[in-house]
Amino acid sequence: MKSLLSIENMSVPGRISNASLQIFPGEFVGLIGPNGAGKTTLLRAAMGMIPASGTSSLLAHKINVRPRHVAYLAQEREVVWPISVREVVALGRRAHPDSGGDDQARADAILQRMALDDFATRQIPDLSGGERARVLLARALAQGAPLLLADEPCAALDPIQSIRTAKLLHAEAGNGRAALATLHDLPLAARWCTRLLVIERGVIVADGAPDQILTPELCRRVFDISLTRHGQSWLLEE
Ligand SMILES: Nc1ncnc2c1ncn2[C@@H]1O[C@H](COP(=O)(O)OP(=O)(O)OP(=O)(O)O)[C@@H](O)[C@H]1O
Repeated sequence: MKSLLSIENMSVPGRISNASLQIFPGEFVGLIGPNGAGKTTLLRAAMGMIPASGTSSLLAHKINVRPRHVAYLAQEREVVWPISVREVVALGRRAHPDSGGDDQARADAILQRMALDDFATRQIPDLSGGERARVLLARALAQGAPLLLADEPCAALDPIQSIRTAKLLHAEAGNGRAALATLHDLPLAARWCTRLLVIERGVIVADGAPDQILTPELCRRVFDISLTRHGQSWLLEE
């Protein structure tokens, strides 16, 4: 199967070292690691947003067509333009300038799927932080790209919205797309991600199914926590 993202030996001095990974259709990959480990740096370097050595397959796509191949949700959620939620989500459709005019309908479908239709006519600066985060994820999904790189898509979301977001990305993977998302909620990541990448001090130290890599030793060493599995759920303790 052809990968949607292939990163080889990517380094950003002092921030990430020799990172290599591949993401395939059907995967919802959680990128986990402590604060400052290099998660955002890795996503931004993969997108070509910061200088890095090594290679990212995304950079093979010319910049004007890259949004058809990858959508990016930035960690910063500030939007200052006084435009409506409906218009913001439709901006994602700019990735397809020749799509034939059903862009607003597609954007509205995403709003409905994410239960954001009640917000459609609100001005984006007037939303709460969590509401705005969900709208910006809707904008990224409206691009219809096969791959989503999402920097903390569940940050600022309440518990039920976090679960719904994780399930949404899991369902997108089930539809043959893929997502690579940084996540701090380890029980959520363990429950919904098909695979986890653990980054510690700029180095990818584990890559595999949650069950296999979230050993007591790794959780204690990397995160200084205890994470134990109970059926489908995971319990996080000090
Ligand atoms: N613009 C920058 N210039 C120099 N160093 C930076 C810059 N941005 C981040 N760093 C450093 O690079 C390292 C990795 O930061 P990064 O933001 O990638 O971490 P992260 O894993 O995403 O953290 P968090 O969980 O806190 O969001 C940190 O030591 C950070 O201080």
